[in-house]
Amino acid sequence: MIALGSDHGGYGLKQEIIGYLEEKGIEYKDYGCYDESPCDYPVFGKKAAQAVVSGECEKGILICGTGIGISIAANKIKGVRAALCHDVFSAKATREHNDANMLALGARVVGPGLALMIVDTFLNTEFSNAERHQKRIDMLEE
Ligand SMILES: O=C(CO)[C@H](O)[C@H](O)COP(=O)(O)O
Repeated sequence: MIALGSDHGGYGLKQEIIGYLEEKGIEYKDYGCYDESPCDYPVFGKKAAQAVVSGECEKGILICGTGIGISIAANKIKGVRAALCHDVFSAKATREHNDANMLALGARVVGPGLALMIVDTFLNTEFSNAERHQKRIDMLEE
């Protein structure tokens, strides 16, 4: 189950991502927002982040205008490792090295084509399990 969260700036791209998830048969839960009315990204970043740390969802995707505010919000929740990625290399590396459990995207930064490639890479790349990376992740948790 993938947790989704966005503000109004990310709402449109979130609909594209929902289309991708449905096409791939990947289950998701949308924690809002639910239309393009102006709203506040900390609310939806927190809700989606809590769904990931509670175990209700295994990963999450966050979208606001830049991806920055909503990733900052999610990273306030202990256990969240939200990575803001606007290229495929970073999406792959953050799974392999950081075991990132949330991806953040800026809908005003990247178009839907690139965004969906980033989502696909993030969801299909496993953590490397390398000892050096695990040690550093443990340090983050402490
Ligand atoms: O990117 C964002 C936060 O990092 C927001 O989506 C952005 O700040 C919203 O701006 P506005 O209220 O002017 O639409």
